Amino acid sequence: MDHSTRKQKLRACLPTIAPSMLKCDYGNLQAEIEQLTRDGAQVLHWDVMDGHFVPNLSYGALLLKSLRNKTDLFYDAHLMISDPDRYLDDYLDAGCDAITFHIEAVPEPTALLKRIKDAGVLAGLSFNPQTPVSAIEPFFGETDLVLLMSVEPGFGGQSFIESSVEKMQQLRTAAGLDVILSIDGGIGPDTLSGPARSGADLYVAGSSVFGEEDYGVAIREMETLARDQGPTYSN
Ligand SMILES: O=C(CO)[C@@H](O)[C@H](O)COP(=O)(O)O
Ligand SMILES: [Fe+2]
Repeated sequence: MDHSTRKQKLRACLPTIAPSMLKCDYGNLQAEIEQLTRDGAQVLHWDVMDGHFVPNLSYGALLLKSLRNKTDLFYDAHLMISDPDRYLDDYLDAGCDAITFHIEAVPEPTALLKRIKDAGVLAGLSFNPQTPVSAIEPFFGETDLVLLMSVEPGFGGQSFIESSVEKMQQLRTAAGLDVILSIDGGIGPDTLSGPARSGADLYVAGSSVFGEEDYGVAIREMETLARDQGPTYSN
């Protein structure tokens, strides 16, 4: 799939909930993906942690690759690693549709964003709660997606940082409508409306999906809130 087809595929889903696979049952990964598919998920968010950029370890490209031929869902990789440039080829080879890395890990991201896009994959830039919008503003023209962290990266199940609502508003104003805006951390039915009204497109949700008995009910409830309160889409 080329870059523009991938972008259309993601845009056609918006607004949507991307279940964070950090919070799924690792002993039943394939079954979890099949369940999410039946429950209407369209995007899988893969949190890759190296125990260095963040104080936690999760999984890597081999695991993503081994599940790639089990699903057609959009693969959204969130690399919380210190040296994404070194490992990029592994994530391209794993079949990711979007690859997001952190500005705190790569302060000069232009070349890496280009490598990702040249491979036909959507390029994303993420930033931590303490990093201002102004730090990523120079790169809006080079990214397909910006991911705003609404918790400190490293763990699921943390509380949503309320100032992220105002930050999302600043981000939308600065980025315009061309960049897809994602929000990640502490998102659930009680916290989603603020970022929706501020202009978020894509909502990463771990605990609020996998902590529920029925993933489909959780996803639909949040997607309804996102549609009712968020930006209007022509798709
Ligand atoms: O990137 C991260 C954490 O670093 C996230 O994707 C979380 O895994 C989301 O989990 P919840 O906050 O929704 O439980
Ligand atoms: Fe994430």
